Amino acid sequence: MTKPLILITMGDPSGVGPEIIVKALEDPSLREQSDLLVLGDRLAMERAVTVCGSGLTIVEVEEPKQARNLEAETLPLLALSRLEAADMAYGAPSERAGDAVYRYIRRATELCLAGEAAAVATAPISKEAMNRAGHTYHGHTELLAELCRCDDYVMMLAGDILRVSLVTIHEALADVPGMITFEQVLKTIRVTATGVAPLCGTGTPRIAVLSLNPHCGEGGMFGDEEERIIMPAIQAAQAEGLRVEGPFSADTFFYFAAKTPPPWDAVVAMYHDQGLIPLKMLHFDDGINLTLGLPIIRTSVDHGTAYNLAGSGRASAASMKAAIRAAARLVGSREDRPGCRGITVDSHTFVP
Ligand SMILES: NC(=O)c1ccc[n+]([C@@H]2O[C@H](COP(=O)([O-])OP(=O)(O)OC[C@H]3O[C@@H](n4cnc5c(N)ncnc54)[C@H](O)[C@@H]3O)[C@@H](O)[C@H]2O)c1
Ligand SMILES: N[C@H](C(=O)O)C(O)COP(=O)(O)O
Repeated sequence: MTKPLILITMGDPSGVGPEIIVKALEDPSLREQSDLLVLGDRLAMERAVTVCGSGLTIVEVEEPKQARNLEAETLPLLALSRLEAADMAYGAPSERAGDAVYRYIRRATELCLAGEAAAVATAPISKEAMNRAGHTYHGHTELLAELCRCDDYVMMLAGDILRVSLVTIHEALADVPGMITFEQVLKTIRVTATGVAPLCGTGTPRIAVLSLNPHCGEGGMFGDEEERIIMPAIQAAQAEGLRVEGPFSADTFFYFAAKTPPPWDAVVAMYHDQGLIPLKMLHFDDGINLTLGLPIIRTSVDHGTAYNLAGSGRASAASMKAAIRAAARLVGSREDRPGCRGITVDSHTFVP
């Protein structure tokens, strides 16, 4: 049986991306599941091989099919940039690198859309560097959505116990309240329900929705978004047959959500830190990032460029491995329907 080809975008060369990729590719169990191909830069990957004291040999390919069935001791690379040392000093994001990372992501998306690869797992980028290079996206998520011409996408971070999706993603906190609309909350619930369904076995997924304000607004004393927007969106989702509850006060919610077995299959949080602080506290090692709603399979690490560790060889590759494993699993059970929305998997867990 042909193994799926999983693309891995190298991410920011000034961060830990290249190192965690090298460490992940050294794990033979990943290579048993999938063929892997790194989209990135030769000098950056050579440096990472040295930093990690790795025995992997970089094998440059011209096209994805050449990455098939290579020896486990190789690191297959589609080189899409020719960066110089000055472009990738550790901890110092550069415009040239910001432009290069954009090109890795773009080519990976094109290859997945064309059916030349089965999925993409992305290593961390500096959003600032990509934007300084003129690619004005808040992150991978928005770039991927644009390349896939997808409006209904949702960021979800997932571990064994918690899965959290976000109504607003990378936004200034001051802008968040204005972005909490009925349509946006309902869309996030819908895409979460579709995307998470195959992750949680049989039945309709149980989804919890958080409040925006302390104590759900305390009857309007601390805000009325719960009554005006969030509750009506929950009711609309319930009328569509979705199993949705809330809004729950966020302060106490995660204590109960993290019980075993978890009472909910997914949690819809109103903003980035509301959902990702508890998620990363519990799942920094095994967590992954998923983009739900895309026509391609995209997974990612749950951490950033970790500039303080770049070049040390000490960064953990656990999340990178989990992201690659999850991508392979998603491919294995994906429904074969053109332009499919959402993702399907055959297991409820993403253990690295
Ligand atoms: N998927 C992505 O591309 C992605 C995700 C998150 C953050 N970022 C970007 O990364 C940059 C830095 O963000 P940040 O400082 O908020 O978060 P960060 O995750 O880079 O670092 C936070 C802390 O976690 C540690 N850490 C991160 N990854 C680790 C690993 N693999 N092993 C051990 N420790 C690790 C760091 O050393 C640091 O102490 C920002 O530009 C941000 O936008 C990118
Ligand atoms: N919010 C994510 C995290 O904290 O892990 C993240 O920054 C990734 O964003 P993109 O996947 O859109 O780059």
